[in-house]
Amino acid sequence: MTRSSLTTPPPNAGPPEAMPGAPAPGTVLSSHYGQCFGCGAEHPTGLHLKARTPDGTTVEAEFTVGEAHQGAPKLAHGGVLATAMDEVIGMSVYLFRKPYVTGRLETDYLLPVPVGTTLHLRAWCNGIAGRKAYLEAEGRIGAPDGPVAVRAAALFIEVNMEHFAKHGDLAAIEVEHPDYEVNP
Ligand SMILES: CCCCCCCC/C=C\CCCCCCCC(=O)SCCNC(=O)CCNC(=O)[C@H](O)C(C)(C)COP(=O)(O)OP(=O)(O)OC[C@H]1O[C@@H](n2cnc3c(N)ncnc32)[C@H](O)[C@@H]1OP(=O)(O)O
Repeated sequence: MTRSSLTTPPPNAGPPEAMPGAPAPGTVLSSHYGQCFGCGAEHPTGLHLKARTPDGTTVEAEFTVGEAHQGAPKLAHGGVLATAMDEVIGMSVYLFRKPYVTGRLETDYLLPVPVGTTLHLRAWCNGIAGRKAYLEAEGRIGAPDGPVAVRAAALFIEVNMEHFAKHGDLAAIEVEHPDYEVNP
């Protein structure tokens, strides 16, 4: 992965702490928001990613490129692929049971991805330093060990629930996340 210093863990970064209530290995992860473009089941034209964690620390999901995802004729749009990477990385920080948002997302496009292709996505954390989480993801064509079409490195920043209250719609979050407190 070609990455900048901004998405490279610094020497003082450590592994993520195991959080009480974090999903057990093998758990299928629920969508964080029904209207999310990446994972929401209620979104009419979203990517509808369904992720699982095989080991409690990494996340896997599949994304089949459809007609709605084209850039060039019959080829996936790069921005849609970046969205899939952003989402699967977001699902991997969801394992920490803390709210995070994307600060920076870097993407390498290695192969064109034709419509009809199923990308096997995987995301993991390379380290945490304070509020910063350093994460990585890859998308492989056709199989979990298929050729890598997309790689991404990301810096996610931990926020508190006030972030969503101040800038978004807290009531909508509370409906789906009665477990998250705005002022824990
Ligand atoms: C929605 C429902 C939620 C339900 C909640 C349930 C829990 C859910 C849990 C998990 C959900 C996962 C969902 C995944 C969905 C996919 C992910 C997305 O699409 S997220 C949307 C796109 N992203 C944004 O909209 C961020 C917009 N930006 C901001 O709001 C701010 O800039 C923010 C919060 C990122 C930072 O602002 P500051 O004021 O809090 O903090 P400062 O001091 O600026 O930054 C902290 C440190 O981070 C560095 N930093 C910040 N942004 C950086 C950047 N772009 N590049 C490099 N460093 C950056 C800074 O340099 C600073 O570092 P130094 O502490 O000084 O060392």
